[in-house]
Amino acid sequence: MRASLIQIAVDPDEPVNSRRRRAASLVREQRERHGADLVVLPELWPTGAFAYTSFVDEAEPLEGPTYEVMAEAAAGAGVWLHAGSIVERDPEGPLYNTSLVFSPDGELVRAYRKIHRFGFDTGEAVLMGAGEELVTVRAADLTFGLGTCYDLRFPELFRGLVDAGAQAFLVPAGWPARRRDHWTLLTRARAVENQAYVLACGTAGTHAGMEQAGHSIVVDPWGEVLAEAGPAEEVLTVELDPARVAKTREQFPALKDRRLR
Ligand SMILES: NC(=O)CC(=O)C(=O)O
Repeated sequence: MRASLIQIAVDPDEPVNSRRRRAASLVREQRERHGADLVVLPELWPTGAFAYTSFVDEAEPLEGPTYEVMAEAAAGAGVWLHAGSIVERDPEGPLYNTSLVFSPDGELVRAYRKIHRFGFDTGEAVLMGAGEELVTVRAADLTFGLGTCYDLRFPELFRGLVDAGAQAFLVPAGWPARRRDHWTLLTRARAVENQAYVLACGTAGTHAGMEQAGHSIVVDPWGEVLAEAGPAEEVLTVELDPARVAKTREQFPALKDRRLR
């Protein structure tokens, strides 16, 4: 399976609709030029993960404008698409930071509401509700577990996803440049301890005064970095192989030695 991570720049001068169209065209390009089977976008790329003041105005229903553009992009390109996350307005509840995964025929197969909200007593933590459901998705020949950004700091979530069958994790993020060392450590740690691929796709640019780390990264089940972006807008393309997960788990069977469940 070939996967492309689109580290799109979130520039406050670019209107949200223009970024949506640009993202859709980048999705199609990954299929046409690089033969991608799976394309991944980052966290809250329509608004920017730290643009808290715009969350209420830019919130959209699950099947809102980002959903429509991304469903069409997935179907048009014929790819699995993790369309990053949106500020979801639940008509009967609060806002959520919700990731959308589409099949190659443009159907929404799973949505994941970020479980761990970032911001302590500001931002997401007060503006949004917390997701409660662990989500996995079978796409082509791999089972992916979903997490979002700050979730990376909570290893029990990823272990729960492994228990649910995950061989790889898809982690859209809006990670700030000032904590880039944590990003690299955490993505590699989640890969090593779970003997699973980690595909972590961040944003580039600066919004709400927060410089983004970029540095999207793909780590293999042994903890080796297969690809890493720089700080600017960039696309990474990597090959994923379920046999690599199986081989790592067989040859170094640490997951079998667990004693606390
Ligand atoms: N923005 C996030 O969700 C997480 C983050 O910034 C962190 O350091 O953790």
